Amino acid sequence: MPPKRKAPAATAKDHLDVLRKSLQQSTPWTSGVLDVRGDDLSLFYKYGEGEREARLLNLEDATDEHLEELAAACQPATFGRGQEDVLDENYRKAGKLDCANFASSLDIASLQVIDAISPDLLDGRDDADKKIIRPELYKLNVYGPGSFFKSHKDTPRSKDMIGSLVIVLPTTHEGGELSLSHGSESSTFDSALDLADKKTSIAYVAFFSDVMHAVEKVTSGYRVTLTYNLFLIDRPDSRLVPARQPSAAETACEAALRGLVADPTFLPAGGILGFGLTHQYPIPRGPRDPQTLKHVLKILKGADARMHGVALRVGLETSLYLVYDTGRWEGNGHYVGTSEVVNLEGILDEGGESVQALEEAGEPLRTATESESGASTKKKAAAKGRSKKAKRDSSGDEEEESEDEGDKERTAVHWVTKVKKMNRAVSAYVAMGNEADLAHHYGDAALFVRFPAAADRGAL
Ligand SMILES: O=C(O)CCC(=O)C(=O)O
Ligand SMILES: [Fe+2]
Repeated sequence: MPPKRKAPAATAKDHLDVLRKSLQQSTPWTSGVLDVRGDDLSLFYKYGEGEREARLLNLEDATDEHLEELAAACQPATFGRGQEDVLDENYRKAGKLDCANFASSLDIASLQVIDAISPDLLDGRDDADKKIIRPELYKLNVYGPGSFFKSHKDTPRSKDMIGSLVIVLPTTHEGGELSLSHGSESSTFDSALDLADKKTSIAYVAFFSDVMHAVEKVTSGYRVTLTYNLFLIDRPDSRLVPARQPSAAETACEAALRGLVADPTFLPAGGILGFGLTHQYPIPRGPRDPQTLKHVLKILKGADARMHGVALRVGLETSLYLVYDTGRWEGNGHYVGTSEVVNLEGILDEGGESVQALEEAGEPLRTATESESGASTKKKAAAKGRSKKAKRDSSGDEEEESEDEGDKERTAVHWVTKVKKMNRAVSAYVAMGNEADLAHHYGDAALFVRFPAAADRGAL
């Protein structure tokens, strides 16, 4: 028998690669087709001038003439631009009915659409068995020939809104595909194709609020949709729910994080594993915004939720921080983490006072050196069991990279994924002693997972 070779132990770099990869395996949308009964496809809608007038339409066998009547009963659909609702048919050409003006016999609860979409939208959340998605009917939309809706994100209607659900009813149409994109991922939901020749089915698609989407031009027929806002709420706790099965990506993520915790060369003196968020959230935009960062931790989505949940399970402290780059030029590796937007109003920045105020308001941070990030295995033995204090006391020649004296006081951050600018808060200060010259520091929200010193990780 050949001698048994021991498999080489995974390095910190291997663990970090797995971690990064597991974060990419997340779907910000989910779709499908469900069979319904003919009886589920009745639509009553307000029609004509009279207060009490309505019409009935069965969508199972609606003719173009019937659908044209429905389209005529609609108002032109507006959309949110900044703080305003605007009507601009170059951007959105469609008809809408508000909830007060129609009733559909489709019972979304008994259709179990929410059961179908929940595993994907709750994937990764540690508290998935304590939460449910509540759909709230929002509008009925009619896209007749030539209708479309250009690329946009749906405006969150409250702080607990996580996404949107669109149900496409089975009226014959061509075109009107929904194009979806998020980060580097994109997809097309072609309901006309999904519903071709299906008279008693509906097609559905659900996506997180920060997914960009557009309805392509309808080239023939009528595309009729019901849209719902999706809220994340606490599950009433009177029910027994079977334990959640973690996904393969989540299992891999947890194993990688445990591997890093067990590796004494990784952040030997302790520090932070930093994750740029992959989704957009309602973060406070400035010091006066009543939104809080704390609330965002409760509504994390997809890969962000997974990372947070896994870190909690491993026993690591997590927080959502704003990261301010305090360098005189971008990216010198010095920044500050704060748990709220720093108020710099009234600060005259003649001698770097704004940076000083930031440094005082939060936790001074620096990018972890390569040796702390497990790039070198030379120091393995030396690092073993070394506490933060011991490291500070140790002679300089033990370090591979030269560090500024001040760097020792800054918490080391190893970035797993880069911070993006999509969750950005602004702190304004006076740059030139003149109110007209307001300058800004930007804080970008990131998820922090805190590592104790290697010597103190035994209990995890
Ligand atoms: O009809 C669709 O597929 C999506 C419509 C939409 O994006 C919206 O109503 O905000
Ligand atoms: Fe939309």
